[in-house]
Amino acid sequence: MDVNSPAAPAKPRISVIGTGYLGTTHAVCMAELGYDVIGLDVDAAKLDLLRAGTVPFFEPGLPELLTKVQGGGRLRFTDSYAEIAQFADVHFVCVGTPQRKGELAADLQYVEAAFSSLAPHLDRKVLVVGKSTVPAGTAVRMEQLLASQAPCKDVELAWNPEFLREGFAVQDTLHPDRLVLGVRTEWAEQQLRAVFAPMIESGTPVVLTDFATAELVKVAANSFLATKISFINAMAEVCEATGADVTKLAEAIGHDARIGRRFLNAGLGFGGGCLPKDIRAFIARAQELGVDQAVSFLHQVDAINLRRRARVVDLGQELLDGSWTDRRVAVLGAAFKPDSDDIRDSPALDVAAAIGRRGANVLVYDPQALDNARQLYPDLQYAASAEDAVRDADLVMLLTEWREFRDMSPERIGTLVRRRNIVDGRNVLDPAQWRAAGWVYRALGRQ
Ligand SMILES: NC(=O)C1=CN([C@@H]2O[C@H](COP(=O)(O)OP(=O)(O)OC[C@H]3O[C@@H](n4cnc5c(N)ncnc54)[C@H](O)[C@@H]3O)[C@@H](O)[C@H]2O)C=CC1
Ligand SMILES: O=C(O)[C@H]1O[C@H](OP(=O)(O)OP(=O)(O)OC[C@H]2O[C@@H](n3ccc(=O)[nH]c3=O)[C@H](O)[C@@H]2O)[C@H](O)[C@@H](O)[C@@H]1O
Repeated sequence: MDVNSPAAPAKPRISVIGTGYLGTTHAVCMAELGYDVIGLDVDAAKLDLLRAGTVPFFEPGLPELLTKVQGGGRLRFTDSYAEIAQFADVHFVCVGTPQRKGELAADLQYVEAAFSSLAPHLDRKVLVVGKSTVPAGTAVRMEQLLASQAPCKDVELAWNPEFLREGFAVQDTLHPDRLVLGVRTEWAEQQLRAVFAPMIESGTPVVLTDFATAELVKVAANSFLATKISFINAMAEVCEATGADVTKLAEAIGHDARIGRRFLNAGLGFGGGCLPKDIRAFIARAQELGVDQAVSFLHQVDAINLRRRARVVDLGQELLDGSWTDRRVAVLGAAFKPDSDDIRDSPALDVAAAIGRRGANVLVYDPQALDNARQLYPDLQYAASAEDAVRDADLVMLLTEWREFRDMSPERIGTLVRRRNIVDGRNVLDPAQWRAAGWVYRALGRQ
């Protein structure tokens, strides 16, 4: 260890840059662990909500925790980089890395802006920690940026990718499966070990590594998860051709501990702000690195995933005797998955928009995502409840598996619709029960 470096402070002060899904969760959980935290964002409306104690998105358990840590005075919010630079010993960068418009690659402008805004204010030795998901090679560039733009030449960088799932964000942050610490020096390692001490002491494994590996671990993990989903959806395509049942197939192969049952739910496939854009950014980065063949299978993973959306549209059309024109269709679900209001690359809304374009009267309902859906898809119609959505429908399409949809009574819903047609886009309903109640039931990967 560099003897001239300050030791890790017993209780480092923390800033979190970018208070979206990841940053807000991280800031609140760091405060819950007892740290003094400032969250910074460039979105004034978001900051106003957070200051008023409102989480700007749906995430179970997070509002209660925000109220608790704000009440305890451990978390505040600002738009001032000067303020966080003066305050914090450790800065976590959590800004977005969306897909670039019309390209596969990640848009790194927000990461670059965050580092460029912070660097000129860093006049003492601190640790900047990248948490955003980035293409391999970004950390080295950000390290150079800090070296050239920070007045203090001892500022250090670490990369610490995040693996939380929306809907389980608090649990995943406070009790992660592992911590990946991409560091250059022992000093940076000690700082991070100090911050994450509560997790490490309770047994969370630490994987200590370099920048490139830390960056790659994240995209590799998401690529593996996406591949697992597309694998089972590829099997669903084969099941459809053979009359086999993909839910039984998943159950059977999942009993093999080497395969495992998790992430083998066949259906409409993956969406969200991460898996789709991360596999595409990985393909783009691999091309730049000259190793595109190594990840060329990810093109198939993406293609299989998108084919499921087309297949759901075909299934619906078959139930409507070949025509969508003026048919009333209830779409249940708008979020990319249950327990989230996130509609980024939502398979459900993609399908709803596609059948709307084909002439159907689509009525969408979601327990949490309607406000977001209205903004992105203003041409769709929205219902205030599941019952309102299905009233007089010719077809019901269950596209996001919220608990309230899984628990629907086929008899009760049957009294509201015009025709008892249902497409179960997530394989969560009991076909026998729905058929017994007089429904024509269709699903992906099973008869
Ligand atoms: N959402 C998730 O569950 C997870 C996300 N990630 C990664 O974390 C990163 C952030 O993702 P989300 O939180 O979902 O995105 P988000 O879009 O919800 O949040 C990003 C935030 O950064 C803010 N921002 C943009 N430019 C800024 C700047 N120059 N300075 C300060 N703030 C700025 C935006 O206003 C926004 O509030 C991405 O790289 C994502 O891949 C990783 C694991 C989980
Ligand atoms: O990088 C990220 O942001 C995060 O991306 C995913 O988390 P998340 O997008 O919140 O959601 P998942 O639970 O992974 O689901 C992703 C999509 O896959 C779909 N899915 C999931 C599982 C499955 O068996 N089948 C399936 O179609 C879901 O419906 C959803 O659309 C990863 O699971 C997290 O570990 C990661 O941190």
